This record gives sequence, C-alpha cells and structure tokens, in this order.
Amino acid sequence: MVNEKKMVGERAAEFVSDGMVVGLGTGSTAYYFVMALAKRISEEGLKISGVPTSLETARLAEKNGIKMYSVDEVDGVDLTIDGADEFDPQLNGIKGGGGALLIEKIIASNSKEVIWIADHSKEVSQLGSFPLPVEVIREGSKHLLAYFTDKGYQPTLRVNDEGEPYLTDNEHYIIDLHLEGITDAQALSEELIHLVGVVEHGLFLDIADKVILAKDGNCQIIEK
Ligand SMILES: O=C(CO)[C@H](O)[C@H](O)COP(=O)(O)O
Repeated sequence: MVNEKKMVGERAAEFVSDGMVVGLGTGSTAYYFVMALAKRISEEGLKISGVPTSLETARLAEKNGIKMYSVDEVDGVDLTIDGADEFDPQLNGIKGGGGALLIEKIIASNSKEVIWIADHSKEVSQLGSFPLPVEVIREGSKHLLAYFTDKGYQPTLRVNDEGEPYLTDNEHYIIDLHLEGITDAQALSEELIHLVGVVEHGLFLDIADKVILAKDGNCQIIEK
C-alpha cells in the first residue's frame, strides 16, 4: 500500500532551495518531510536553516543534523512545510491535532510561503469534522469549558495517555471543540481569539499558499 504521508513529505522536500530558512512542521506527515530534507542535506550538501514548530520536531531535526534556530533568531522564514488535519477548497484549514498549533501559527504567519502536505483523508468540502483545538491558559479553563458547553460547541479538555490534562510546549491546556461543520470560520475565529484566556485556536485561515495532496497514488499540487 502507498504510504501517502511519506510520498507528500518527500515531494515537499524538493521545494526547498539552498540558503533558505525553512519552517519545519509537526506531526506524522511532517516527519517524512524532515527526514527527506535531512537526506538532501547529507547527500547533496544543501544548506538551510530550520525553524522547528515544536519540541518534537526540534528533537527529530537535531538527531538528523539539521541546523536550527528559533523564529526570533531569524529575520523571517522563506518557506514553511507543515501537515494539516483538514483543508477546504479555499485552502483554509484546521491544525493542532498534534498540539503544536501556537508555534505553528506564529511560524506560518512569519513565512513568505506556506505549503501543507496531506494524505487524501485531509481534503474536505467544509471544515469542522475534525475537532477544533483551542489552546488556553490553564487558569480559568474550567470557565471557558462552561462557556463552550453553553454555546453548544461540545468541548473536551484534551488529556494525555495517563489521563492527565495534556500540556502544550508552552504549558497551556487544549480544549477540543466538536462542531460537526463550521459554517462561518471567520466569525468563529474572531469569537475564539477574543475570549480572555484563549491563547490561539486551530483555524488557519488564509495562511496556506499550496497543498501537496496525495490522491490516487500521485501528488497533486493545489494552489490558492
Ligand atoms: O497541526 C498539526 C500538529 O499540531 C499537524 O500538522 C496535524 O495534526 C497533522 O498531523 P499528521 O500529519 O500526523 O496527520
């Protein structure tokens, strides 16, 4: 069976050129991109600076010999390649299934170009089947949960394998909203970002420039 995540991850590494500052995404698809990039560095002598979107990716990149910097150590990012949980025909998406949405959004927002890499299951006609992650300050999270329940957003506090609240790299909680279809993503984004205690949310609107999608055994490039 075709490994779609590997296929798009490897294809994405071809978009990187010598001298670029590259945002390194997080997740099981981005894993293959980081590995393919590391291969180009060791085999072709490609010189790049990596900006990891999570501690997990930083560990992977370091183990594989990629030079790394934080987003504040560079003037800007040329290209960020990251996974997505869902994307729609306008290339708006939901991210944060892996919990790295905050730094992913900061790095993407400071990138000249953003490419998402996706297996075929990530393409949707309308966002919202995938639970929408909202990163929140721990203090007051109980009240945000109550607010989201009142709004009918069916919130759940994300937990780790031990059943304890999941902590992001920045030591916040994540509340996942089970919306079953988002009709006005822009309005929801505005509502969420203005709630006190919300640090960031997983709606990535007007951020991606291209998606490399695995479809019918091939890589399809979708441009905005
Ligand atoms: O947003 C993310 C992490 O915060 C990931 O990019 C997203 O969850 C997709 O992950 P995967 O490639 O493992 O399906």
